[in-house]
Amino acid sequence: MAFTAKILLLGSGELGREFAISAKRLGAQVIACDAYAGAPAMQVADDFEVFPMLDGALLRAAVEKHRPDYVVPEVEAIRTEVLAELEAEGFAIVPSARATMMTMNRDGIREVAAVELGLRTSRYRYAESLEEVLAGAGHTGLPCVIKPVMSSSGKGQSTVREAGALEAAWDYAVANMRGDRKRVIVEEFVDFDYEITLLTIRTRAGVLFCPPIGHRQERGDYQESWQPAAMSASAIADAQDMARKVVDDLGGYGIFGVEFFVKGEEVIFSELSPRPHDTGMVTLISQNLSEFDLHARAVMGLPIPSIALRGPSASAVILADRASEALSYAGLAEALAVPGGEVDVRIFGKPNSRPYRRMGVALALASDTDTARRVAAEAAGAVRIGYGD
Ligand SMILES: Nc1ncnc2c1ncn2[C@@H]1O[C@H](COP(=O)(O)OP(=O)(O)OP(=O)(O)O)[C@@H](O)[C@H]1O
Ligand SMILES: NCC(=O)N[C@@H]1O[C@H](COP(=O)([O-])[O-])[C@@H](O)[C@H]1O
Ligand SMILES: [Mg+2]
Repeated sequence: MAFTAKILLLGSGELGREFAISAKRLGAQVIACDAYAGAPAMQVADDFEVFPMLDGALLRAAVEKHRPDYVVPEVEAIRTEVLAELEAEGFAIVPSARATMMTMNRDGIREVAAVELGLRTSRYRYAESLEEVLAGAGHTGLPCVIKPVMSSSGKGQSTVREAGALEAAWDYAVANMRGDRKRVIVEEFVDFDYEITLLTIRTRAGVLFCPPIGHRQERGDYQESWQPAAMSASAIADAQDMARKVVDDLGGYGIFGVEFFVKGEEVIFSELSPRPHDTGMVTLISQNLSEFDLHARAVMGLPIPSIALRGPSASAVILADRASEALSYAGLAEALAVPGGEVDVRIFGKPNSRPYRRMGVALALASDTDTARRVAAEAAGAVRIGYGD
């Protein structure tokens, strides 16, 4: 078989699966890697490898075995020092080894944004012990948000409103962190009006932006997103300016999900992913090219002549509520028949569930974002997960 490019995908969840589909449509060969078999992207890839991506030796072995044209990380938790070595040896790491190293841990990207680039962020301190957490909260004030420096989708995150709860928040963060660094960030709680993801694409022909995506989070994890987010032209310009600075600093080609809090006209940088963003799944219905298509084109050096919004759109997550290895789904027909807009659904096909695990997403395009949100939420609610009991 002949392919246009060989891609080694590090992380094979729902975002990786859509990326694999986009890359395969452009003729790429995709080898999907993750720590468990049957991961969503593995179901559509040409080949797969199962190993923990924090294991540097196994990571190197997979790259040397397949010798890909592009190594495309899909999760934060990867032995990024090995990616840096591989880049030095001539492998193309997407978007760059520096981007993956700086964003694997929250302290890395926070230092780049707040210290090196001088972007506006929340007040923050790092802590490696309960004493340092208490001191950090003294610096930020209460309420504050405590997060492991290595985690995603809100894992180990809590908002602390009174000093008595700081110890429990520290214990919770340490118990739910990824990796081996017992370190948290203590952040000032930002009482924002709304928050957005600005999908920013760094290409060989310059930096491109998608219309801002609004989203709502619970437990630090995304519940629904919509596009376009209502935002003033000057606030969009501020966010674009900050996003451009960060992606130019991190370097390489690909899509970045740059997260901001907005209060009035003030735009505050939060964090970013140097890869497709979960809230960006709305682009599967909202744009001519989804965030996965855009990433595939930017990675493979293909042109992006225009990014067009098809219409106001929304996504709503389908979450499991308990653990099971005997999953089934019902209600797809009802979901796809929800009136009021164009509806679509993605079921990720994860082999097992746990409480709050994201198992699918409903997508809607409608006359306005409020209607799209309502339709997407109704469609997500119509999908019923069976747990085999
Ligand atoms: N300092 C803060 N003030 C107010 N809310 C916050 C703060 N930090 C985080 N949050 C809330 O928690 C959500 C998740 O935080 P953050 O994006 O830092 O975590 P994450 O685990 O990296 O999530 P993901 O991987 O899904 O992007 C934010 O989108 C926001 O809603
Ligand atoms: N916020 C980051 C994010 O949404 N990442 C997405 O979730 C998957 C892990 O899901 P799992 O925990 O259900 O295996 C990742 O592989 C990625 O697709
Ligand atoms: Mg986030």
